[in-house]
Amino acid sequence: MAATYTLKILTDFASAHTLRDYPGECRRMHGHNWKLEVEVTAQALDQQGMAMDFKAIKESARNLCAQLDHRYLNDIPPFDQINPTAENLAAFFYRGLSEKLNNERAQVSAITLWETERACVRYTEDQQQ
Ligand SMILES: Nc1nc2c(c(=O)[nH]1)N=C([C@H](O)[C@H](O)COP(=O)(O)OP(=O)(O)OP(=O)(O)O)CN2
Ligand SMILES: [Zn+2]
Repeated sequence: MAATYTLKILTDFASAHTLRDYPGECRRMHGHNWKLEVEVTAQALDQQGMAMDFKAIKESARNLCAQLDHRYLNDIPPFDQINPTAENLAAFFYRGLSEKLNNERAQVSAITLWETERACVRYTEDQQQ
């Protein structure tokens, strides 16, 4: 029977944004305390019995969050070109963390980004075999 280990860490950052072309009050500048969940999936463990060290996942996630923390997102590439929606931010984290963390055993498998306490997006991509 094949085993799957899905690890999840949680971190956060605070930043402001405006939604361009949005037909409502979110087109005005406002801020969020974003919560970021990073999931990493593996089918096997290393010699220590880990799919990936939680510390490594947290460090990479915190480093990427630091680029956005206490900033105006619309000033920061690629959000100077594309809207800083929860969807676009989740894809940004997925790609950035995949580059840093993926290895033969374990890969970033989902990003969940909470924009408010009541609304989040969960982003995944088809895994390449
Ligand atoms: N699909 C998306 N919808 C919305 C996004 C988004 O990124 N993706 N973003 C916003 C705004 O940024 C807004 O700040 C969030 O609004 P909302 O979820 O409505 O938050 P509120 O707390 O103000 O809403 P309540 O109705 O009080 O829950 C909008 N939509
Ligand atoms: Zn917002």
